[in-house]
Amino acid sequence: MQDFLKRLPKAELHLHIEGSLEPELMFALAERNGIELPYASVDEVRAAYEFEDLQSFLNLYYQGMAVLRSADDFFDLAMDYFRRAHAEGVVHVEISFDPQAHLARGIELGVQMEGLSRARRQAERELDMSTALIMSFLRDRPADEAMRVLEQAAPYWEMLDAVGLDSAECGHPPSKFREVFARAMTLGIPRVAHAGEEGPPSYIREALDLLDVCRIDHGVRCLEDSALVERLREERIPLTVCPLSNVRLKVVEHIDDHPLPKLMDAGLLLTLNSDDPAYFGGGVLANYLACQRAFGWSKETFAILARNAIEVAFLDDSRRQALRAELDRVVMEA
Ligand SMILES: Nc1ncnc2[nH]cnc12
Ligand SMILES: [Zn+2]
Repeated sequence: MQDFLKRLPKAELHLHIEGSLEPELMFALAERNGIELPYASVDEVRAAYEFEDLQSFLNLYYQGMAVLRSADDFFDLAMDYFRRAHAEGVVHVEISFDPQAHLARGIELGVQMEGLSRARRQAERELDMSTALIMSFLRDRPADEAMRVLEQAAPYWEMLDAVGLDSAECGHPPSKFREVFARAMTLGIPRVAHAGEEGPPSYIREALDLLDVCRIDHGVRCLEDSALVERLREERIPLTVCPLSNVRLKVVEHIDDHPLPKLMDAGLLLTLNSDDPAYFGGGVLANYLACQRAFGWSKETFAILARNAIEVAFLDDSRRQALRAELDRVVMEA
């Protein structure tokens, strides 16, 4: 089974590239940039990753990314992740990034984009991976700041596969970003949003109704609202679920209590993702394996999940067709 899950061509749709920063690279970049870290060793960094909730994680996440300064740093961050993902059978990655978190530290958007774009081109060329880029807005910062960043990104609009919404959810409903997302819609940029991770099901409804998103990131709390579940099923709205993240951020107590089997029984369109692999105990394959151990799912079930991701990814037709064929081949051989 482990070998099958590794060979399965996996698409990852919910990945914060800043959350892929492994402690080893954090130390290397700190040294390169003459930055003092509040940790003596890589082990000490890992030992600090004990989270109580989303906010306690975000505090370390924003602190960690302070080592990213130059385009080369962003390149190394993304390329490091693409290599790891490739080694575990990931064929397509959609990376989110948080431009405001870097702009606030004086790192220009052009620097961020140069490094990330260069890594994407290299991964496409050398690893035969496809990639997409999602520019996320920080929901715990003012909406007019997000609007300014969207305008500032004009030279890069063509390179954005979507805009997203992340960071501290509770108290920051999607409605706050209605105008920003309306502007993205006018520009023809697709939209996704985190909703129903820590926040209530009403945030999922708002994301659909007010932001017109095509996917919901997390969405696990939809189960508290049966009419919403019915709507998500009927409208085939994809949820990008991140089981290990939910355990580490105490959205659920234990992987065995994760609502994934219930979401599956409800007939929802689900995908499995890693969210912030360096902080939550592993990449996409680790998430697939954790589900296998917890729920004992069959190869057929994992093939459905992997197929869902290919079907709802930001992919051009020929690449999607190639990935479908590759998935069919692996399933046939199993
Ligand atoms: N799981 C998560 N939820 C919200 N914002 C995030 N930013 C990085 N990871 C996140
Ligand atoms: Zn996320």
